[in-house]
Formats: sequence, C-alpha cells, structure tokens
Amino acid sequence: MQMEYLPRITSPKDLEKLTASQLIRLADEIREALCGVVSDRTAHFASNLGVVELCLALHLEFDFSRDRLIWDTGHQIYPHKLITGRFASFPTIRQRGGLMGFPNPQESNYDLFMTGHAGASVSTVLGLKAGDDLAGEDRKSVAVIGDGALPSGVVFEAMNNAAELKKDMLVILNDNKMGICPRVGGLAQYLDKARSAPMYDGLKRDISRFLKSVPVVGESAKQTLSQIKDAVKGMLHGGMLFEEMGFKYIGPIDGHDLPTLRKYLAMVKKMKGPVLLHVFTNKGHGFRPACDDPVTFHAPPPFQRDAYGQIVQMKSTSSRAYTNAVSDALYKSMEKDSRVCVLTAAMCEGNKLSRIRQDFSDRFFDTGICEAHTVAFAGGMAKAGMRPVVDIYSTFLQRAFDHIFQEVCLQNLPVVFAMDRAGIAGPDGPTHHGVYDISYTRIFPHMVCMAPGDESDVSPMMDVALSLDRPVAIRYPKANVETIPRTLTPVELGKAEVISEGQDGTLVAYGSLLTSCVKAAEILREEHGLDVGIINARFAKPLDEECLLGVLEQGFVITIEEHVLAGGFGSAVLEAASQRGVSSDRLKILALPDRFVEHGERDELLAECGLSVLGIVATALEMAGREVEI
Ligand SMILES: Cc1ncc(C[n+]2csc(CCOP(=O)(O)OP(=O)(O)O)c2C)c(N)n1
Ligand SMILES: CC(=O)[C@@H](O)[C@H](O)COP(=O)(O)O
Ligand SMILES: [Mg+2]
Repeated sequence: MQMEYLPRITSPKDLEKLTASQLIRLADEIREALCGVVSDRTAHFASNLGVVELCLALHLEFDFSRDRLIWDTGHQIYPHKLITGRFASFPTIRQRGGLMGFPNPQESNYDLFMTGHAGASVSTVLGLKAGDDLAGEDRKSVAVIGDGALPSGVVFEAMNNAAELKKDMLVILNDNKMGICPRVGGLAQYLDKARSAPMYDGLKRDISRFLKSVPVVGESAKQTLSQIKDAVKGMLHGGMLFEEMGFKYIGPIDGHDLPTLRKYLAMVKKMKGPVLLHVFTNKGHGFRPACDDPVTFHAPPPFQRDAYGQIVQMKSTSSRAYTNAVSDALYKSMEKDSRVCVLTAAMCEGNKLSRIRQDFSDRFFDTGICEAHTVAFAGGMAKAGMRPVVDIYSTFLQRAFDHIFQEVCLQNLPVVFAMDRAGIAGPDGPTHHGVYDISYTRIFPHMVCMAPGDESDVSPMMDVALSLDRPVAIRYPKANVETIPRTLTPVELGKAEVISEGQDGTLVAYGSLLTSCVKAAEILREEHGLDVGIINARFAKPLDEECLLGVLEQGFVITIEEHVLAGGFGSAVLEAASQRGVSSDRLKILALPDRFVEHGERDELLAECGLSVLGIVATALEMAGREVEI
C-alpha cells in the first residue's frame, strides 16, 4: 500500500488537515505500518489494530501536547507512536536502540509514563488531574483501559478515590472481549450483558431528576417510587456498576466508527466529574486472520502476507522453552497428586497452560489480571490442604509482594511460585525484565529459592518444591532449554551440584546462565590454560554454605546470575561469607547493573551487561590476574 498520508503526520496537529475520507485512508495506512513490523519480528499486533480509530479520535478531539493521556498497559500504543512524530523510526520498534514497544517518555512528550504492567492507568490519570488542579493547570485527563486490565484491583481503588475527589477525568473502557485470551470473571460476564443493552448517555440522570420531582405522600409511595426507579435503571443500560461507583457512564459506542467516536469524545470532554466511556472494538480489526484468532495474533511470530493480504508463511516456534518444561512438569505433578492446582493471572497462553486448563479444568484457575489476589487466593487454597502453584511471570509477581509476605510466608504455607521470564525478557524491555525476584522472595523467612541450571533440573525441582511444607520460589528464564551432559546429582533441598572442580577458581551459576559457564570454562581451559570448576548452585535459599564457602577458601569464585546485584544470589553468598567469617576477597559477583536495562534481544543485552560467555571469560581472567584482551 502506498503511504500517502501517514508520512506527513509529524504531530497530531497534522490530523486536522485531513478530510473525513482521508482519515479513513490514514487508518488503513496505520494498519499497514503495523503489518510491516510483524513481517520480521514478534510485536504486539491485534491490540494495536483494534485501537486505530480510537487513537485518531482522541488526538483529534484533545490536545495531548497539554492534555494527559495514558494507555493502560501500553502494549497498544503503536498507532499513537505513529502519529506523534515517530513514523520514520517506527521500523526500529522493539529493537535495541530503537523505539520501545511500550510508552517511553524519553522518546516523546506524548508518552507520560513508561509502562507495561496492566491496571495503573486510572490511578495515574487521577493523580495527574489532582496535581494539575493544584498547580492551577487546566488540562484534560484521559485513561484508555482494556477490558482485560479492568478487573485489576487497583483500577477499583482508583475509581473509588475518583468518585470521592470528583475530578473531571475520562476513562475509556476499550472492550474487545479479550485479554490475551478471552477475558474471564464476573466483570467479563457483566460487560457481556452490556453488549445487549441499548446505548446510554445520561438518561438515568434525567429519570432520577424526574422521579425526584414527583410529589410523594407517605412511606409506601416513596418505596414504590424507589422500586420503580431501580427497575427502570436496571432495564436501561449496562453501565450501572460504574454509575453506582460514582462515574457517569456513556456507551457502549462503536470504537471503529470515527465520526461517532469524535462526537462522543467532544461531548464527554465537557462533562464534569469522572466519566466512563464504554467503547466496543474488535481485537485485530482490519486484518481478518487477527480478528479470527486474536490469541495467536496478540503478539504473533513474524509472518509474511501475499498480495491479497493472506498469510503465506508464519515462523514456526517449535523450539522448547523453559516455559514448556515447567508446564510439562506441572502436568505430571497434577497427574500424580490431586492436591496440585495451577493458578495463572491471565497468562495461560504465555505460560503454555492450555493443556492443563483443558485436562485439569477443576484444578486450573485463571484469576484475570489480578496478581495480588492470585497470591492471596493461593494462600487460602494452601491452608485448605491444596498444593497451589502460582505460575506467573517474575515481573508481574511484583504486584503481589505484600501477599507473598503476609498470606504465604508469614503463615508458612506451601505455595509454589513458578516464576517465568526471570531474567532478561528481551524486546519487551525494562517493564518486563524479571530481575528482582531473588531479592523480593529471598528476604522472607520460610521461603525456599531455587533455579534450574538446565532442563534436567526442572522436573525434579518441581517434585522437591511440591514435597515441602513451606513456600517455594522457582525462577527460570525466557529461553530455550539446554541440557548439560553429566551424571545428574539428585536435587536435594539446599544442596548445590558440583559439575566439575578447578584448581584456579570456580564459576557458580544460579540458574539460567549455567550453560554459559560451561562454555566459558572450556574457553578458559583450552585458550588460557586455566582450570576452572563449575557449580550448579540450584538453591539461593537455603544456600549450600559448606560447598560454596568451601570453594571460596580454595581459589577465586565468580557467582553468575540473571538478576540485579542487589539482594541476589551473589549477595546471599557474600552474606554467608560475612556471617561465617570467610574472606570474600576472591569473590566476584557477576549480575545485572543498578540501572534499568533497555529492550533488545536477550543475548545482546546479557553481553552488554558482561553476562555473555566472553564476559564470564573476561571476568575469570581478571580474577586470575591475567591480561584481558577482549
Ligand atoms: C500486571 C500485568 N499482568 C499481566 C500482564 C500481561 N498482559 C499484557 S496485555 C494483557 C491483556 C490485556 O487485555 P486488555 O487490557 O483487554 O487489552 P487488549 O489486548 O485486549 O487490548 C495481559 C494479561 C501485564 N502486562 N501486566
Ligand atoms: C503486554 C504484555 O505484557 C504481554 O503481552 C507480554 O509482552 C508477553 O510477553 P511474552 O511474549 O514473553 O509472553
Ligand atoms: Mg481487551
């Protein structure tokens, strides 16, 4: 498709120069640009296709060089990027040094917060409004939130507060019946009902006003009127919940009809107090395969289209990831033990749990995007005698920190946290790197922390985890599994596995980078004549002090982990050395730096942080007092 208008949109102001039909053509061009990206890399796709008209309407009716706009989560921000001066750099999106796939204030003043976690938009928009009011700034505030993100508890905390503060703010509910998978839960059912309700734009208030004006005599008449009022309200529209919470509800309206969107945005812009505009969109709109299969096309593997727009080739994803290994181990555990339950917070697809959902439907729980609830819920299940496994991305478990503390660790309950994407998450970037979990789990009494060094550790670790009467956190990376050929030492609580011994020093890997250590040791031996041993630490808590402090007394030790330095595995070794009076002079911790690592391919980011094979070699040479020439 010839890009006629999109290259000319250097700021949202340029939209005003286009006629209605030109705007429709522009929407097509935006969709074409989105298709361009996914032709050679995985990127968020269907959600972006679905908000093109909404994005145009918002930028036409508001002035976000002044007004405030937050896209909840931020994965659907591509059309916004395309019309806010980033068309030329758009092909770099999700590549190292290129545009982020999420909002990024460093790229543009039109992006206010760097986000990637769902649910916080209503709070931040309310905060922006409260702050702007105090500063005497007259700015409109808008949050666009998906129906998948809506059930996050924090959204209701914000709405509750907004009703009290009565701030002029607009929440747009982008209802496409989907999270990554079809949305679940009571709210989903509630929103489904709204689909069959007629459009509502304030009628309820008119009726209330009318009913109040009717003269009533006596209690029974009052009661009757109130009953009539409730019945009429119930019949009228599907947004009662929001109205009862103190928001004015408008909708639902068609989110692909640009003139309608503009008309309603122009109207709600003038309304006082908190307003919720309910918009229906189709996830994947404008690209048939994505509408038909929005789950696959949420973030599809790269694919090619033919001249008719048909998909001719989609990159296959046959390689086996840690996620698959963990899911298989869970499946086996569920077969063996009827107490084992699996909990996900809306990440069934990412955590590869469809088979479990299908075959163990009574022990599979999808809570929606509600991580805090999921963990407290797991605490309840464990107390009731079950063995819940919270299968969750490391970065999203951060949402539930206090529940890990109170509902799980403080009670010493046997909840297993299977922490996926622990380490560098790659193109999603800083919001998704799971690089804090060793710290935030290790600090709590009772907690056991473990990490498989390769695939052969995965299933035995799950068995050990489920056999313990205490909380366990297992971390594993967003990476394909590898297997280190060796005679396997059984996984035993608090025991490290010595893979090889070395005269000069030892590389101690906690989890994902064990295979890099094996490769580094080979290079050190063959190219530098250094005899370096390898330990698969397996546990960060309880730590195998005897083994790890033992090697520290023999030669240099480098600990290697895909986690920030603060509070990680190396810190645990350092703490143990200090407690036991063992010198740590010859200990070096290789970990991620104290800065937010940007987006890019996992391997290139690890290399940048000194965690590639060559980075490990360089550190070992340095520790051995050798010249480093890399
Ligand atoms: C706290 C948190 N949990 C989970 C996710 C993973 N996630 C990203 S998008 C998404 C679905 C969002 O659904 P919705 O808000 O309806 O947006 P849509 O893609 O349908 O437009 C999920 C579960 C996340 N980003 N943040
Ligand atoms: C927006 C979001 O949070 C998810 O879509 C996330 O990007 C998925 O990551 P994976 O691709 O690692 O499953
Ligand atoms: Mg949705």
